[in-house]
Amino acid sequence: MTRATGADDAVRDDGGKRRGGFPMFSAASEDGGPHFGRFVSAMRDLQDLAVSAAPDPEVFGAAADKAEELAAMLRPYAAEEGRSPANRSIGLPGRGSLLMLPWMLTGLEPGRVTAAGVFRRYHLGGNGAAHGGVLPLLFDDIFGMVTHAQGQPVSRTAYLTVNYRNVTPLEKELTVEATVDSADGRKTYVSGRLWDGGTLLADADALMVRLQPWQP
Ligand SMILES: CCCCC/C=C\C/C=C\C/C=C\C/C=C\CCCC(=O)SCCNC(=O)CCNC(=O)[C@H](O)C(C)(C)COP(=O)(O)OP(=O)(O)OC[C@H]1O[C@@H](n2cnc3c(N)ncnc32)[C@H](O)[C@@H]1OP(=O)(O)O
Repeated sequence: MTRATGADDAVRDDGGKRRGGFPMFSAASEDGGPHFGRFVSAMRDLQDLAVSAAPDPEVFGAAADKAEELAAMLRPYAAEEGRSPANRSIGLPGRGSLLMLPWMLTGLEPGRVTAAGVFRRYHLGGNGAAHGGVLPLLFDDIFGMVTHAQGQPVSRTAYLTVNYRNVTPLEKELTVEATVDSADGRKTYVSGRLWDGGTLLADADALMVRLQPWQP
């Protein structure tokens, strides 16, 4: 495995606020406080129910009232990127972001990152299997992490290819690994594999390109 070099030449001195084209985001302290994890967990339950509930029609009216009330409660606190604990709470599944899959890192070292978790009802594609679109989301995120762990923290995905080998079940603990296969200047070639026990569900490969200091 070739190690990437030269990451520091992408670092822009901007009062420590930016690195390459990216702002410098820090992890959320205490994963957003004592209630944030429970809040995100409840919201994930709601996501599952929003795509699966089939109540009498008036129940949706009552649910909409409560959803609008909750949105009105939080709207005054909407903050710019990098301020919310969502996506920055490394102790929570999916770093506390509803966009991310509710998975947890199980290993992080230069050249290799592993994670485990389940796809839920929210991620249903058809006939009990996960939607094909959520697998690239999983791979893209873990590819970002393995590239970061390799010392290329300001890289973006140039391409990502997924091979679907077997249907991906819901509500079953699965594992994923990402590795750095090679590196060439700004380019980091990565690959990943999604497993159900010993069954390979999908594999993927991608090119991550380190941003120039002026690139967003
Ligand atoms: C964890 C929370 C705690 C707190 C947070 C703290 C820290 C964060 C920690 C971890 C973060 C982890 C993950 C999160 C971060 C990111 C992960 C997500 C990544 C994404 O999800 S990001 C969104 C999707 N992504 C885009 O939005 C990219 C749009 N795009 C572009 O921005 C440009 O397109 C770019 C920059 C990619 C390249 O543009 P460019 O102009 O700089 O590059 P250029 O053309 O010079 O190419 C340079 C060399 O790459 C080759 N090359 C380029 N593209 C190629 C292709 N498609 N196929 C084959 N080769 C290709 C060329 O052939 C050349 O090769 P050569 O040098 O050999 O000639």
